[in-house]
Amino acid sequence: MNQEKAEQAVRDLLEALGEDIHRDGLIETPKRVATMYQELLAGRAEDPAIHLGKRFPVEGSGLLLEKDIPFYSLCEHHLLPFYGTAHIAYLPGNEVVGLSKLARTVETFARRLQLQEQMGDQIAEAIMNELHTEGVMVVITAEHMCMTMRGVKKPGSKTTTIATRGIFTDDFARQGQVLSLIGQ
Ligand SMILES: Nc1nc2c(ncn2[C@@H]2O[C@H](COP(=O)(O)OP(=O)(O)OP(=O)(O)O)[C@@H](O)[C@H]2O)c(=O)[nH]1
Ligand SMILES: [Zn+2]
Repeated sequence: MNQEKAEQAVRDLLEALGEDIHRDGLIETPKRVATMYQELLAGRAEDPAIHLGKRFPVEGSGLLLEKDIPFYSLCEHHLLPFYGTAHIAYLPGNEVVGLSKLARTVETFARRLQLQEQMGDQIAEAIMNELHTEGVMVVITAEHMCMTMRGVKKPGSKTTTIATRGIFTDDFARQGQVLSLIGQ
């Protein structure tokens, strides 16, 4: 990210909105906002393989579900937050990954300008490719601030998306098993 350009863009936006950019409260705002976006969008520079590359051998592991992984992302249409929980289920082959790496993978894809569907799909794709698993299912439930604080203004409305790869694809019984575990 170009910090200087981002700061100037925030200054321009504030001016366009009719603000006095020289008043005390706003003097450091362009710098703060540019730094904030650097943090919120840090996932763009991350390769998920960094997290998923370190694996441990296992024999005969059954289904693994890591649920209720909280995340914050930014919707690419309005640059407003959407936030909620991601749940990742996968059926290992003969390797597993450290549990924290699943949450790190969520962070990698949440910290970008996103669509919820795309974020789930990217997480599923990364796990499928890196872990050589038999199948993966990513369920995300989130509240979109562009749906709640502006526009149609429906506070409390939630969006759930499901992304699948491998054995979960088109197997509604397996998907149902994961959904019921998430609900417990
Ligand atoms: N499918 C999907 N839509 C999203 C997501 N985040 C925001 N949106 C929607 O993106 C759409 C953008 O619609 P537009 O008509 O281009 O923009 P808008 O005039 O601001 O739309 P309103 O929100 O209806 O006021 C809206 O319907 C949002 O609810 C997402 O993650 N996935
Ligand atoms: Zn939006």
